[in-house]
Amino acid sequence: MKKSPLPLQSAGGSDKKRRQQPHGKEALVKLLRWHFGHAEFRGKQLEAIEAVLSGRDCFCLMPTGGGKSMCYQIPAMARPGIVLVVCPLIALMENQVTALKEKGIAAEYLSSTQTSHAKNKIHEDLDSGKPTLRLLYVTPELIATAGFMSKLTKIYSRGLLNLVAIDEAHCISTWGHDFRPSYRKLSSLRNHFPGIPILALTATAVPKVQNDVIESLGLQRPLVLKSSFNRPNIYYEVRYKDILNDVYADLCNLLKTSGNVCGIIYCLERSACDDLSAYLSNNGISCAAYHAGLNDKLRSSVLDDWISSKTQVVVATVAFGCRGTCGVTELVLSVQDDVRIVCHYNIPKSMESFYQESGRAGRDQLPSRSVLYYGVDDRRKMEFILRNAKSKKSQTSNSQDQLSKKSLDDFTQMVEYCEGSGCRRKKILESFGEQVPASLCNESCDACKHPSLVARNLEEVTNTYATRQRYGFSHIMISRSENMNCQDLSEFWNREDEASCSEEDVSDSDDDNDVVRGLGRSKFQKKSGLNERIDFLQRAEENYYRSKAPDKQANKSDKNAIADALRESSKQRLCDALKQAQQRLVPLGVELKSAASILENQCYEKYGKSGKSFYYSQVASTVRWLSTADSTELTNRVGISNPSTSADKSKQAEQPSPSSPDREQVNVKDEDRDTAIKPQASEAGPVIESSSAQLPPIPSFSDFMNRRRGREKSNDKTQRIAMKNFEKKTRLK
Ligand SMILES: Nc1ncnc2c1ncn2[C@@H]1O[C@H](COP(=O)(O)OP(=O)(O)OP(=O)(O)O)[C@@H](O)[C@H]1O
Ligand SMILES: [Mg+2]
Repeated sequence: MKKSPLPLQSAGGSDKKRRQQPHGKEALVKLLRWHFGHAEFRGKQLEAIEAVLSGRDCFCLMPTGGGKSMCYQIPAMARPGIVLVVCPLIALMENQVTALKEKGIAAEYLSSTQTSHAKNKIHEDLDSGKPTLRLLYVTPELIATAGFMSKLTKIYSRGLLNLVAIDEAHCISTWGHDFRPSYRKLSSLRNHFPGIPILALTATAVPKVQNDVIESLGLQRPLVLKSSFNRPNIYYEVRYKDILNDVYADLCNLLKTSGNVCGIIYCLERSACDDLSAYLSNNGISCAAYHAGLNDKLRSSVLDDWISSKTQVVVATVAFGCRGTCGVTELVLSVQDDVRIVCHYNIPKSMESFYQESGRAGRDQLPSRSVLYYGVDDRRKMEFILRNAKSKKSQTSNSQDQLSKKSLDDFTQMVEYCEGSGCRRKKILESFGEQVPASLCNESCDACKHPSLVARNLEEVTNTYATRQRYGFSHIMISRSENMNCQDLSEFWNREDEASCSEEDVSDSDDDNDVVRGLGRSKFQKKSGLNERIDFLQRAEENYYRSKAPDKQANKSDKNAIADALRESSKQRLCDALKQAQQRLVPLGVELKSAASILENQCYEKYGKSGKSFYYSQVASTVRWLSTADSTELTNRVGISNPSTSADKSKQAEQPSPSSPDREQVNVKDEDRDTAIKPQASEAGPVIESSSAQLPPIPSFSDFMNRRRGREKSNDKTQRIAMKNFEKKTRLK
């Protein structure tokens, strides 16, 4: 829609004259209504606009979706000349420029991605006596170039530079969560363009970052406007992975019950994105994975589909920063206003990150939801990443040490958000230095709305941790783990084989990749007694069968290739497991060999995606699943109709209740996901002579864990003995 300019805009004259022009509230509201269709200014928008129109520097802190853009878009409409907007991402610039153009506002952006024809047109306009442009978006890198700086200086000296707006200004601070070195170059702007107001905008600045931003940009007597960080339209909730039967199913159900709404799920690892996205798709949710592992074309089509509502949910890696083309996810995802639900599948690294990411929900101010899935294993993984990031860079550098300590302190706030029983909203706001009464929440977080349920959950989580610790089932601890060492964390990313430490499985962050590379280099071989047992048992099973695999002689240069012989032995293994299932159940009415082939094929189909270790794990998980599946589940999975289903049912009534198919499917996934990021131990091992070799029965590990919980009081001693025996047996074998 093209609009004719409002009379207010046409005022020309000297710079001084223009600055003296009255911009009363009424006139500015008119501009807001005329150009943007909004009835009134929000929060501190008007104050910010009036400040910059009067020529004053301004630091503007507004929550995500608070309407910061309006603070420089209205001044651009209020007088002729150019508003220069510095923006960290091309995608964001593109998005804003397109939206402004649709409103008939003359806006452009300059970036390396444009054709020289497009760039030339913009430069011609800038060089003309009367530029038509109102808003020019640029990257901080462009500002740093001598050529663009001299162009800007010319525009300034012709009195055509109205305002310099620096969006996402926290990127200038090394204390911020998105530090971007090129933002440092913006510090020269204040001296270069005296008299031109600079407007710094951010949503995520803790006091230290705020001061750093103001100082780094050299803002002079700025008007500091801080809005509350409160996002009253977001309902906050934490769900506890460690007490949920099935996290994937819970998440799927949550999305289904939320209706056909636009959502984002943040994961720490790419493999988790792919896996979760596949699960949700298979369960009827329209969704797609979005991470730096996709090629540009696919990534932009995923984003387009999501923005145009063709896809309901995007499962994205967490952005750890906005360097280069990596780590941009979080900001790119900010283009959508009507996101109704944001889920964190893993705990974020800081309250700032959490606030920014969860804040992608409800930018249109309508009721929305943030759900964080918290698991203690995730917490430990993140602690390890943060701690390792320190040692990676410089163990001797004080500042680096401080930075890492800060990261861990920041993370502690996040842990307290999850592990505490008090109001979530209050915790968020307090972490940004805002003291608010708990009544502010108005029951819009789970802790305020369902306090007894949250208390019960926390108690259950605590008990689960305590039990696990007692029996060495996990490394889980509820207390802060300041003194934890790397050895404690050795279960993350199996550290025995650096060659298999896949970068594909980590998030987009440069830092993360470095950390994982570091992990790959680490040799955390020592076991910490009981605490390693669960992990050991799981891997013992995998290693046993891997050592039996006849692909030892396979071409070493193609470590990931799966030899036919290996496939055959896997089929045999599955066939044996099917036989055992047949003994447990009534005759299945399926041809065992073809059923084994179907199951093996299902495992093989997924192998291409994640490598051989994934295939091993798939087969092992399927064997485990076969040890508990009932005949209906079995026939459903192998896709053969079973004439004896009703007979089975009566037999099943006498059997101990098997796990539900969903649960088992998810267990398979959980295990695979873990295994997929774990390098495997030595490839060497005896070759199976004959595919009909007798293989020992495999206990269902997850089943064992679940049953153990129920029987722990009466059975704990017996189970410990059983575990020891199993461990011994496995070693012997
Ligand atoms: N005064 C207003 N009245 C109603 N809606 C508004 C107003 N100002 C801005 N908005 C709308 O609010 C939404 C968010 O605005 P904007 O993108 O500027 O937020 P932001 O503060 O920059 O958020 P972020 O930190 O995520 O970048 C947009 O849809 C915008 O049109
Ligand atoms: Mg913005």
